[in-house]
Order: sequence, then C-alpha cells, then structure tokens
Amino acid sequence: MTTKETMHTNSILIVDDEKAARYGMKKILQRDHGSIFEATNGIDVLQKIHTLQPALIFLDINMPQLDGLKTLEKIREMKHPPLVVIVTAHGSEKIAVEAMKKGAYDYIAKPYEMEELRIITRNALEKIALQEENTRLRMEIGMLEGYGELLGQSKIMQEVFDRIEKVVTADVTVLLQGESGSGKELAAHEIHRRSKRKNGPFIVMNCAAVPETLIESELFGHERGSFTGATERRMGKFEMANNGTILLDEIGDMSLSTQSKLLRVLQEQKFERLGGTETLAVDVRIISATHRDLEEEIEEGRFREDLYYRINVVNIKIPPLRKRKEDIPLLVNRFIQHFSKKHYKNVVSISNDAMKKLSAYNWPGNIRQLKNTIESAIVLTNNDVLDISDLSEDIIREEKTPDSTKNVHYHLSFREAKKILIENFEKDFISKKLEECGGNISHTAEALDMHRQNLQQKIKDLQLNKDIKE
Ligand SMILES: Nc1ncnc2c1ncn2[C@@H]1O[C@H](COP(=O)(O)OP(=O)(O)OP(=O)(O)O)[C@@H](O)[C@H]1O
Repeated sequence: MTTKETMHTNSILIVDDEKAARYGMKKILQRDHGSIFEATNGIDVLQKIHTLQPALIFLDINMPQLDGLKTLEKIREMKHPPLVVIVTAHGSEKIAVEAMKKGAYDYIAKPYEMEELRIITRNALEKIALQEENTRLRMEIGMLEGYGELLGQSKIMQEVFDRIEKVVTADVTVLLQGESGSGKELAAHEIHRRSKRKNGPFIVMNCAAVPETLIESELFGHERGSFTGATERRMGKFEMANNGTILLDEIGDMSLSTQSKLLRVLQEQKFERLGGTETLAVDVRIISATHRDLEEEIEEGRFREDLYYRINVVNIKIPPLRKRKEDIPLLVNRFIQHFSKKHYKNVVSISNDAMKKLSAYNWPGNIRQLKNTIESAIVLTNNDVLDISDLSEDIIREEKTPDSTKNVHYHLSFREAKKILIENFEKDFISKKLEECGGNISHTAEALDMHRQNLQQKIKDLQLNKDIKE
C-alpha cells in the first residue's frame, strides 16, 4: 500500500441535483477551502471520485436515478472511500441514522446554519488529516522495523532489504546465501510476495531433504510406471510452480547429475517428466538458497560452475544474527507478542537482564534458534515478564561472545575445523530439542522449524538415533 493510494486530495465534492442547493453550500465553504467541486447525481459522483479523489463529500439523500443511500453504499465499497456527510431534509433523521449505519461520517439537515456546516467540515477534515498521519507513521515504523515479515533495523539488514527491493520487480534468478536459520526462506517468500508473480504459486523444494533417487522425480515429475513404485503420473515441483516462483533450498546439496538437468531447465525453461517423452515448458522464477560456500564447492568439484553462474545472477547474502545483534531486541519483542498470543499466555515483555543475556549470546542457529528460545521460555514461564531464569543454561552461561574456536585443533584445515564446529553445535542443539520433545520426530521437527525428512537425515548423519519415537 503506497502513500499515494491512501491519501486523498483536500478537495470537497458537493452532490445535489438542485443547482441552488449546490451554489449555497459552495458559497459558505469557499471562504475556508480552495478546491470545491460539484456533482449533479449519484452516477456523476462515482465518476468524479475516481478523477478528483475528494477528501469529503456532501451527499444529498433525495436524488433521482441513484439515490443518496444507494450512492453511499457504492462509495463505501471503494478501496479508500472518502468521508461522506449526508444532507437530509429536516424531519428525516431516521434516514440519516440509516446512512450512518451504512458508513456515513455525519449528517446535516437542510436548512442548516452556516456555522453548523463549517464545524462539520472542519471536524471531518481534521479527522482525515489525523488518519493519514497515522497511516504515514505506521508505514514509516513498518519500514524501519524491517521488510514485510523480515524484521531488522540494523544497517546491515537495511542494505539486504535494499538489495531485495531491487530484485523483486526484475524477475531475475536470485541466489540467497547465509547460515542455517538466518532467514533465507523467509527472504525468498518476501521476494515472491512482492513480485508480479505474487498471485502464482510459491513452491519450496528442499534439495537436501529428498533422497538422491527421488529428487529428479520431485523436481520434474514422473509418468506412471517410470520406476518401481511410480503407480501414477505425478506432477513435479517445476510444473507446480508454473507462473510462480520455486525456491531450490539447499541447492549446494544437489548431486552433479541433477545439477546438469537443472541447468537445462534454467537455460530453456523446458523439461520432461521422468519416463516421459513430452517436453513441458514452464514460466518459473528460480530462487536458490544455500548455507554452503558454493565457490568452495566448485573448487572441490562438487558444484557445476556453469550452473553457479546461472543461479547467481543476483547474489544476496543474509548475515548471521551475531553480526546484527542490534536487531535482537526488536526480534525478541515481536516473538514474545507472537508466542504469548499463540500459547494463550500473558507474557508482555522481558527483563533488562534477560535481554542482556540474549544480546551477549552468539546464536549459532541464528534467528531460528532465537525464535525457539523465546517460544520455549514463553511456554514454560509462570511470569508476565521473562527473566533470566526462563532462559536455558547455555544462554545464561555465555557471558560474552564465545571464542568459537576454543575446542578446535589447529592442525586441521579450516574446512575440517569448521565442519566439526558446526556438527558439534547441531548435535547439541538437536539432541536437546529431541529430549524436550520426548524423542518424537514430528514434534521436534516442528519445534526446530525444520522439514521432518531433513531432521531424520540429520539425526542419521549425526548418529543421534536413540530414543526416537516415530
Ligand atoms: N529477519 C527475520 N525476521 C523475523 N523472523 C525471521 C527472520 N529471519 C528468519 N526468521 C524466522 O526464523 C526461522 C528460520 O528462518 P528461515 O527458515 O527463513 O531460515 P533459512 O536460512 O532458510 O534456514 P535453513 O537454511 O535452515 O533452511 C523462521 O521461522 C523465520 O520465520
């Protein structure tokens, strides 16, 4: 919603089929107001609203063709209707009340005093000015607090929002890079929501969650009988995303053979279903996301360089939360509001000490971890204001930004050391959540805001398969 869409001009429109009545009213109002226009009937007024965008309308109730009440109904159906003051004859207050119920702002009965008309007009225009100021302020605050659902006031995030804003209309292929939980999927969704494809589908394909043998059928679909278990023809995600956007999440985890098939779709926007001969053409915007360093993956021979250049027309890096700690208070307060409502609690805020602890922590799991922390605190607390005692031990212990390399052996390569660190964090975080959820995978996946299959794979990779209930 732009400012222009919600703002009216300051003009007034007088609607009456009697010339003398219009003239009399215009003369009184002209003293204080510049732009006064006239309309002679209900149909004329509807057209003039579009061209003149008046702030206020004086609408006579007794008119031939479309009468005042019907005209009022039509005006109220408009997206941003002007205020309407109904002009009635003395003794027809009942109609005036009906008009107010239908959304008229006020009414005035003929014959009226000059002063009465002036006061009603002044009040109406003041009300409009106030409403518009509120809209403007709300929009300013909204913009300061983030970009749609993506919250962030830090300079670094404002730069990310600027970059996103530039690609929304451009319909180019975008690569989102950032650590797990930093907001890549949310950013992709926001790009879609603001693009010209917003009425088309937004389809997410998690390339890491699907086993290698099924990924092509997931992406491109399959014909009946194309492999054991393919009992019916199935649409792939590319087909589903036609006229919309597809997010290829964790694209860095895609095998080389699938990468080459994907390259063809990117080049030609064409593909065949598995086991099929028909070539399907689609119109899809592709957004890719990964937590991996794709240039490193190319060097290691695990990612095709030509595909990289295709998906990386515009690159947006989402910074980790520890690099934008000034966003933590805003995020925490929003998450408190959200989860307090969701879980029917009365938590209204957080103590300064607890906020300091949250700001000092390093957040290796980024916003997802912060969100989970606040949700779990809200569910477990008996307080109206979250306090240090509502936070988990890890967060309380972390007095300052931890030396994240403290347990790492320097004889390892940087890549190996990084892998161990990430694995240790993942093991620790996931096993704690599993424990909290009594080993139930579906609940844990929900609590971690992760795909169930993704979690199952992680549990297997990290060898956490103990006490798991399906
Ligand atoms: N800037 C933000 N403002 C508010 N909520 C956010 C923001 N960034 C992320 N979130 C929330 O954090 C959670 C994780 O975000 P998201 O799934 O987009 O991360 P991701 O980078 O795609 O993670 P992964 O790589 O693990 O898939 C989601 O619940 C999302 O709504």
